[in-house]
Amino acid sequence: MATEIDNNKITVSAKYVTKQYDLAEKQSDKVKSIFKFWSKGIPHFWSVKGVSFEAHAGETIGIIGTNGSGKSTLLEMVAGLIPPTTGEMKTYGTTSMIAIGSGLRPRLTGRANIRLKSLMQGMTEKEIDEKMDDIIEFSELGDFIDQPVKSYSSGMRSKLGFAISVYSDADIIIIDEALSVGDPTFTEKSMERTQRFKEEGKTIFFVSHSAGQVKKMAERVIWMHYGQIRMDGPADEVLPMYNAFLKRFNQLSDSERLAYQKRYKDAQKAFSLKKLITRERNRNFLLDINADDHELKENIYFKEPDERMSWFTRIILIVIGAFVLLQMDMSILDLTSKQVMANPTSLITNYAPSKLQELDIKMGRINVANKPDKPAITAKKTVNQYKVGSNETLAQISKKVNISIDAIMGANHMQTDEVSPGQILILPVER
Ligand SMILES: Nc1ncnc2c1ncn2[C@@H]1O[C@H](COP(=O)(O)OP(=O)(O)OP(=O)(O)O)[C@@H](O)[C@H]1O
Repeated sequence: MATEIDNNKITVSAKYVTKQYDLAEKQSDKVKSIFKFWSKGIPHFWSVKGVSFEAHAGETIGIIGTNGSGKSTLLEMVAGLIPPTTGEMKTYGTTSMIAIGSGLRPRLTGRANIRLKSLMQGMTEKEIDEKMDDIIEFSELGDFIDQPVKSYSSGMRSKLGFAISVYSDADIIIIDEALSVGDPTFTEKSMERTQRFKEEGKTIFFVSHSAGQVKKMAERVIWMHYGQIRMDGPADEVLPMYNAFLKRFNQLSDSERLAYQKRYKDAQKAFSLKKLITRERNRNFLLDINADDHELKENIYFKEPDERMSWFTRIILIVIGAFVLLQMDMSILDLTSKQVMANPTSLITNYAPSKLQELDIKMGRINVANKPDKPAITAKKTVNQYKVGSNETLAQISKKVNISIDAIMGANHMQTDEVSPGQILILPVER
């Protein structure tokens, strides 16, 4: 029974979506850049520079553009495989992406991949068992289905990916170049199947370098140009414009072509959200749209909660860290905030050797016999120490620990043999 399709139903809504990549060569450069608070850090590249569009149920949208224009990046965000840097990407329904080998595990067999990817797309074991034979038949892989995917050609991988998606029953299907590598019969069959998806009310995004395939499949075309939408409209309007551009582009000399590409790539590096705001304001002005400026900024700066640590958070953490260190320092040196305010250098100069000794004792690094009648001193580390008891003289201590008075005085830089109760004496290892 044919079901009524609501062609006005929005299935994908993208609002000022951007994708920024770091141009750090090594992972370690990224780590280093975190600590370079004063420098600009690693350079960035904006693969997608503020893209907005809506897609509807039963719509097949062709995505075209030269190499590196951002088609795959945009569609990976639609599929939820990567998050946008800023902006909002909303999808209503399940998504399935078919790209050459996307989501396939090379070491698993074709059959195991069918099971895994179908499970990930929400199918139950029972549903998979029921559909397994149909999927294998659609894939035309025959006995190869029990071979590891790493032994497949790109065409075979594409067939497997396509067959899994055909039976995944997703609401939004993304086909990224997957039909460019198969044989013509398989491509024909897949294109027919894709038309049926459309009749079932699914939304299809179709990326291809073949203008013929796009023309056949899609009534609407989005032309991506260096991270931006250059045109979005009926296929019979966009495709001729794109073809005319390609013709002009291909007529350029090598150096002209390189200069053209460099100009756009440099703009992708220099892009910023501020520039996006200016661009949108200008567009609204030209189109005489009375947009709310505050709302525009909020939409453009929109970030999912899993954003990276902001500068504000970093500064707060630095302040908290410094405060904790200060408190620890003051507690170690027994200083009050008043004393520190009056003499800030005391935080450093009060680290006298005796204070460090006390710290060692406090932290249990050194055990001191605090009862004079206790036998000699224990030391966990290398230094032996002795805490002078009340009424004890250096002569008595010398006898007790069996170290000469001179040696004790020498180790403690003492001018006289006077000692006071509670004083910590270092005991040279003389015994
Ligand atoms: N992970 C990444 N890190 C850095 N840059 C990336 C990354 N992924 C993509 N890019 C860059 O983003 C830009 C867009 O790439 P994308 O693959 O989306 O383009 P495309 O239009 O799909 O290209 P093609 O037609 O060649 O498949 C390119 O300049 C690419 O180098």
